[in-house]
Order: sequence, then C-alpha cells, then structure tokens
Amino acid sequence: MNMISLLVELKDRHCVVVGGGKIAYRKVMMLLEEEAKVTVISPKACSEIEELSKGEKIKLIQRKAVEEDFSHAFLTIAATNEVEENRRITQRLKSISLVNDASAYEEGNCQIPASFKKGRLHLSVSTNGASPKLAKRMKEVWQEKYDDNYIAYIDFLYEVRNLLKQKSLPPEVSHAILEEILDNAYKDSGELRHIYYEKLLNL
Ligand SMILES: C[C@@]1(CC(=O)O)c2cc3[nH]c(cc4nc(cc5[nH]c(cc(n2)[C@H]1CCC(=O)O)[C@@](C)(CC(=O)O)[C@@H]5CCC(=O)O)C(CC(=O)O)=C4CCC(=O)O)c(CCC(=O)O)c3CC(=O)O
Ligand SMILES: NC(=O)C1=CN([C@@H]2O[C@H](COP(=O)(O)OP(=O)(O)OC[C@H]3O[C@@H](n4cnc5c(N)ncnc54)[C@H](O)[C@@H]3O)[C@@H](O)[C@H]2O)C=CC1
Repeated sequence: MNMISLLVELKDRHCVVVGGGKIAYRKVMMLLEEEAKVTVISPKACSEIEELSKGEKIKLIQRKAVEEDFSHAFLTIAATNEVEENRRITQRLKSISLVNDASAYEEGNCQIPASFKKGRLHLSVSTNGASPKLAKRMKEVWQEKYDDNYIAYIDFLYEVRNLLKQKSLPPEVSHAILEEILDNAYKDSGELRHIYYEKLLNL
C-alpha cells in the first residue's frame, strides 16, 4: 500500500498487455483511449482483441511472452489467467519499468484505479485490492455529482489562474481571487463567470 497517486502520460508510449481475455481487453481499451502504442501477447485472444488487431489498432503476438517482448515497454500489464505467469513477469520488470499485475495488487509497482475524467477534472480511487466494486461505485457517485457544469466551471478556474500568472498582482490579492472563485455561485452561473473574468481583464 506504499504507493502515491500519479497522473502518467501514455500517449505514444509502448505498452504491453499479456493475456487476451476480457480483462486484457478492458485494459487495452483504456490504453487506446490514452493513445498508447499497444502490443498484446497471448496464445489465444478474444474476438474483440482480434478485431482490434485486424483493424491495426494494436499489435497482437499469438504466443507466450518472451524476455525481449518487454525491452521497450514503458508499461506492462500482466493479465493472464495464470497467476504464476503474471507474478513472474511482474517480478522481472518491477525494478525497471511500470508493471501492473491484474491478478494481485501487491505484486506490481502500480495499480489502475477506478477513474473518471470530465474536462480538466480527473478523479481516481483505489481501495488497494479491498473492493474494486466499491471503487467502481464511488466513481459512479462522482459521475452523478460532477455533472457537465463542472467542465465550464473548471475551465473558468483555469483561465482565471492563467490570467493571474500574467498579471503581477500582490500575492495576497491573487490568493484572495483564487479563493473567491471557489464560491458555488461561479459554478452555477456562466454569466457571473463572464462578468468576473471581464473585470479581471481590466485590473
Ligand atoms: C488490484 C486491482 C488490479 C490493478 O492493480 O489494477 C484489481 C484486482 C482484481 N479485481 C478483481 C475483480 C473485479 N474487478 C472489478 C472491477 C475493477 N477492478 C479494478 C481495479 C482493480 N482490480 C485493482 C484494485 C482496485 C481497488 O481495489 O480499488 C477497477 C477499479 C479498474 C480497472 O480494472 O480498470 C475496475 C472497475 C472498473 C470501473 O471503474 O468501471 C470487478 C467488478 C466489475 O468488473 O464490475 C471485479 C469482480 C468483483 C470482485 O472480485 O471484487 C479480482 C478478482 C479476480 C478473480 O477472482 O479472479 C482481482 C484480483 C485480486 O484482487 O486478487
Ligand atoms: N484487474 C481487474 O479488474 C480484474 C482482474 N482479474 C484477473 O485478471 C486475469 C485475467 O482474467 P480474464 O481476462 O477474465 O481471464 P480469461 O480466462 O478470460 O483470459 C485469460 C487470457 O490469458 C491468456 N493466457 C493464459 N496463459 C498465458 C500466458 N502464459 N501468456 C500469455 N497469455 C496467457 C489466455 O489465452 C486468455 O486469453 C485473472 O488473473 C483474474 O484474476 C479479474 C477480474 C478483474
């Protein structure tokens, strides 16, 4: 459980998923969403993974994994249904690259939490293997709570902060502004946000 939360960019990074079942497929979809370069290694693959391979979305290698398969891997996900094989891969890689063991949270050096993105907002939760179902449920509660209003609101927070970076206001003034715009009124009213931003432009 000695882990910190990090946001990691996977775009164009070489990622390897070992195993070709439904869990491997779920992880592959997550990686493709992040625009990673994905290789799947598995003697057999489910039809969804085969389809991705035919459409050249991923590279599929239909055999067991060998040492060289990991030489350029930035992140590896061991997701076979053979717990020992997952452990072997994870032990081999954990001191040199990111590796997640889908069958044992404590084996790898990273975990994949339940997460939810909306605009600039990114929320993640892990129960460290206690209850993936609880993590999923918490994520779903957030999905309800953080509705579309938050996209424009957080964009507004971002723009105000960028504007403040350009202006050389005394730090206490900047901090007061950053505090003030956390008021719910700004979340709820686009008009109020617009007026506030215009006022700041003229400061
Ligand atoms: C350690 C971890 C892997 C890691 O490090 O990444 C891990 C491990 C295992 N999961 C198992 C089972 C299930 N996992 C889910 C669902 C999710 N599991 C996810 C994460 C994690 N699962 C990490 C810990 C996160 C944490 O604890 O918070 C989520 C959040 C994210 C994702 O996977 O994308 C995703 C929700 C997706 C979403 O948000 O929508 C469901 C429910 C469902 O599918 O609906 C079930 C069935 C119910 C049950 O068993 O509880 C088993 C037993 C397998 C077996 O018995 O063979 C193991 C192995 C073990 O625990 O040993
Ligand atoms: N992290 C998570 O959210 C979850 C993880 N799991 C774990 O994920 C693992 C996979 O689960 P499923 O996809 O449901 O299994 P599955 O039985 O659908 O698929 C297993 C796949 O692994 C492949 N495989 C078997 N031995 C292999 C080897 N030596 N090298 C490469 N590929 C090999 C098989 O050909 C098959 O494609 C299990 O260990 C399970 O405990 C299960 C549920 C959720």
